[in-house]
Amino acid sequence: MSAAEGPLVIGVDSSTQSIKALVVDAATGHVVASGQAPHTVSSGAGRESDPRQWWDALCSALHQCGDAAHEVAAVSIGGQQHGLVTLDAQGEPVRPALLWNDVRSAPQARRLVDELGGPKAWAERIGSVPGASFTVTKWAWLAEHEPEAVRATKAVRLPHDYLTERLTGLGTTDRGDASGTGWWASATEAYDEEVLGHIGLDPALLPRVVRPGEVAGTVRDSHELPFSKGTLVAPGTGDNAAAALGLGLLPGTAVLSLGTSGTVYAVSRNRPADPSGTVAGFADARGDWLPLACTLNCTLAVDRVATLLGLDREAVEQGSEVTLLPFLDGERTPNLPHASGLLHGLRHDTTPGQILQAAYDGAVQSLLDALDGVLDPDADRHAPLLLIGGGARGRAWQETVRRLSGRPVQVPAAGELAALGAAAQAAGVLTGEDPAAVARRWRTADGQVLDAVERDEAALTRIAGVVSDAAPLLERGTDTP
Ligand SMILES: Nc1ncnc2c1ncn2[C@@H]1O[C@H](COP(=O)(O)OP(=O)(O)O)[C@@H](O)[C@H]1O
Ligand SMILES: O=C(CO)[C@@H](O)[C@H](O)COP(=O)(O)O
Repeated sequence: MSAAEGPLVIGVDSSTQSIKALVVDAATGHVVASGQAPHTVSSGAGRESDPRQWWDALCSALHQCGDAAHEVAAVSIGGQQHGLVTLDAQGEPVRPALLWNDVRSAPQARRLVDELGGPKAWAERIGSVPGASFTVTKWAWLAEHEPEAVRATKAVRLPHDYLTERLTGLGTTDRGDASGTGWWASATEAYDEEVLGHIGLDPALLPRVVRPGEVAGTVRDSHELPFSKGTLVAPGTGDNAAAALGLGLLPGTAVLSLGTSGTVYAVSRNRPADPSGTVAGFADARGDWLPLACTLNCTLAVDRVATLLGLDREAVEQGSEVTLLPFLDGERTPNLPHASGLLHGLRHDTTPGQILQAAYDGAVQSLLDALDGVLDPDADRHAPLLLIGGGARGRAWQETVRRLSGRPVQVPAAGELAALGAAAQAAGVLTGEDPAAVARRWRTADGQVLDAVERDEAALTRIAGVVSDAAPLLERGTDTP
């Protein structure tokens, strides 16, 4: 038996590159055991993953947690948002999942926005103007390119739904993750029959939306898992909503997450509706809202630039006016799905380290440009930014955010905030507590605060100028005009 003060819970984050599982003492927030296992994403034109790999990675991560995993009383799964999981009548994937960073559905996104009333109507009704990341556009792409896969599909799920269902045997989701589909309307907090009818998706194929705090089900018999049959399963949610829970986030505080995606978000009591499409009007996992902007190119893109230059990721140098837009995968914020990376301002004396710094600057500028839009008008614009995700551990990321934001930056000592948020949600279904209050009790956001430095307005203006001047190139990508 463990020496924990309270019952043990497990929180899982099934993000783009890996699964992370934390066994947490629900009384104290102490992480008793942890496990992590990678899964793969396809390269080339699309971005796809086999959901069965997520399950295998989950089993592996849970087994790494050792004996503690056998003692847990509740479990919750957070996962990468938006991915389209199509299942056949036996619950097996019809094809690999289409992921959030797959931009092939950009034409379908444009068409759907036009056909259903334009950006303002989408923002007011659904909460977001769907870009290529949204599940609704992926279903439309599949219907056009692989109609046989659509015909074979008997259930449609998001990544966290898929894993939760394999635990419980029940098709469930939550409002946080449902709000990233494009077929769940934030105005009514329900599936939108008109959108579903328009794309030919039968609502009967969708999971039930479990209410915050409700139990999604219990663990059914599985010899692959360390849990006892009957262990409680919480609703789970999307990874950003999970991290918001994990930070015990209150309105007015902005989060910058540096992972495969870059995201900037805050909790709000007001339902967002941004007709520009920059800010997605997601629901959070509690009953509030999570206005959020997301970039496709963050840590992986900057690491790739470092590799191309033959440099360590920390080997940055200041002092040049070179600009690098790291849009290696196309981009979502700004909305340039066909863009590729762009380097401008190269001189004889530009050093590799300065080019690397320019890649960090380009990645961070896109996020900071959207920061104001995710905050309520009365939020304190000088309060510390919370920096999380794998990149938050890197000095170059921390310093870049500090210099380009001009704000203090707080780096929580706890890693894996999305998995911690899932653990807080699991604790919440056990005790009846608000999961964000659980996380605040666990003091998960505590960490070093880096003081504000003067904001580098010149760099921000220069980068925004290059994005604007290069618009025709960035819009058409590498195709010959
Ligand atoms: N010490 C570090 N310094 C900078 N970047 C790091 C560090 N450790 C991990 N990373 C970056 O974090 C990324 C993974 O972040 P993570 O938030 O786990 O991603 P995801 O949740 O999308 O799978 C990797 O791509 C890597 O570039
Ligand atoms: O698409 C979004 C948010 O809208 C991404 O943030 C995904 O949810 C993937 O997250 P990470 O794997 O980068 O954490």
